Amino acid sequence: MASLVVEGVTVAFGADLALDGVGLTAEPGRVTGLIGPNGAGKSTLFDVVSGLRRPSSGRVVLGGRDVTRMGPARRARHGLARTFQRLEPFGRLSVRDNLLVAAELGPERRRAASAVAAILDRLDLTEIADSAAGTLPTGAGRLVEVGRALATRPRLLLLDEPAAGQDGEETARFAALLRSLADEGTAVVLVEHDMGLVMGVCDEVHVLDLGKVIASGPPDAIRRDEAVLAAYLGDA
Ligand SMILES: Nc1ncnc2c1ncn2[C@@H]1O[C@H](COP(=O)(O)OP(=O)(O)OP(=O)(O)O)[C@@H](O)[C@H]1O
Repeated sequence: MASLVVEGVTVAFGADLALDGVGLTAEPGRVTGLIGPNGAGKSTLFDVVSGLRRPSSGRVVLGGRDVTRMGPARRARHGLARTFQRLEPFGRLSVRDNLLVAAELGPERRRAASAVAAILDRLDLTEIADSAAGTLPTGAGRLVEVGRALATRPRLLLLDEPAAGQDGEETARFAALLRSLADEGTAVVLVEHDMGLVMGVCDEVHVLDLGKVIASGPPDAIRRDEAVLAAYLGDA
């Protein structure tokens, strides 16, 4: 069963449609890319899926359950976690405590400390676990956000530009992490402008332009898709 089904989702800001009848799916065990030029509607779609914004029409189905009318906290309890484009750590808390806050709300709460230690290790954050999260460079800060999302043990993980501010080596390690999360059965949805990362790691890619899905398919097909090329060249 798909982890996420989005059907006919429309969001209007005044007279402008940020999303116009968007439909897509994300499957467990796969990394699904969501790309598109600036302003295409990617973050707005994440807001709709995570329950921060109500669509004017359409449905969001998580793991077979229609959650369109459900608030963000309940969706999180149904296995959804996300990160944000703008870093929003608990800045004065340590890296470890940022993850503990999340773990203590989720299914790992009885073994939160050891679950967090394992995630810190997996993300190479153990050395800076006692640093205040607000003092970190962007690349490490993004990993803390990912770690906080993982601490809730999500079945569906939405990542909004997680590689922005990461150097080449960090991005390569991040790609391996996404692959291993998918291999464990997580449905990963990746919004990202780093096309090398998207094309290298995604099993399937959906392309948004001006609020509409203009193409869906494996990276090879997306790379050659004329509507996609036109959307990106038009953006240049
Ligand atoms: N709160 C808001 N009020 C009015 N318009 C908004 C609001 N949020 C987004 N928009 C508009 O909706 C459209 C989609 O924006 P969104 O941020 O979802 O795009 P995006 O694909 O995530 O862009 P980027 O790659 O630049 O982050 C844009 O035209 C944007 O200006």
